[in-house]
Amino acid sequence: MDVHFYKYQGAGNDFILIDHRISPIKDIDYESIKQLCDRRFGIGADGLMFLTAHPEYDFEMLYFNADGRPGSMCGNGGRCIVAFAKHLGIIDKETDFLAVDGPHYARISEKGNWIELQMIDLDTINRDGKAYVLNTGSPHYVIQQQDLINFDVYHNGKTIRNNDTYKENGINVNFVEDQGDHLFVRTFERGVEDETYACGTGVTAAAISIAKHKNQTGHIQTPVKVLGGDLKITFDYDGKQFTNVFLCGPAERVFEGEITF
Ligand SMILES: N[C@H](CCC[C@H](N)C(=O)O)C(=O)O
Repeated sequence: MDVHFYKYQGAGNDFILIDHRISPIKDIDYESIKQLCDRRFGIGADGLMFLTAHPEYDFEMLYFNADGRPGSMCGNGGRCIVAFAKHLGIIDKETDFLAVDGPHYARISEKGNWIELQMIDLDTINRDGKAYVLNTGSPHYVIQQQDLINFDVYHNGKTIRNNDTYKENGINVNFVEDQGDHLFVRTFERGVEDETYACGTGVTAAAISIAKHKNQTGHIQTPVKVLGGDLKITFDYDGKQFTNVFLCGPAERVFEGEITF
């Protein structure tokens, strides 16, 4: 049996997308997802998503990490599935869709490849030593790191993700360097268990943590550089709650093909 798939990437965070509404296969087991996401034995991706129909929303996003397990919210995946929904003709310039952390609004730029995705509001930020720990749809640990380009993100990220505090549930570990007019962020992702080229919920967590660190309030716009490109985070902070949080960046269709089961 053949299942049609699409490959998308958003700032180098890459995903396999399947239109569940027409897929002859309705469930893919964890092992098969892991194999499809494998960069040597499969298509290669940081995660796999199903776009499925929903009675109250334009569509629903079902997200799996590269290890085959259902993930929490994926911000770049969310932007990619919005581009996918547009490609399929389900939506035009705006959408309200459902993901694992609740409803999301998103808008698509005129040129079509720049997606602005609204993320959940946030009011709780915890500390773990010098790090900030917060949930932007996925759990994130954010710590500042100088000379980040030369830093060993894989080994340091892996150590934090697997320490006694986070071992059981896991956490995504973000290292951030304030470079003046923008942040530079590198992320070790749970569920991929490796550094990825970008993590949307992670850069959102980084921008929020730095604003908190600097006691900034009002409407805040933060350009962010990641290994796979440029993203932008915008939000409002009144000193208590982070609202109108938007993750903005590119999302592109790379190729499509058939998976034979
Ligand atoms: N790449 C994602 C995060 C995926 C979430 C996953 N790593 C987890 O914690 O389940 C993003 O752009 O936000």
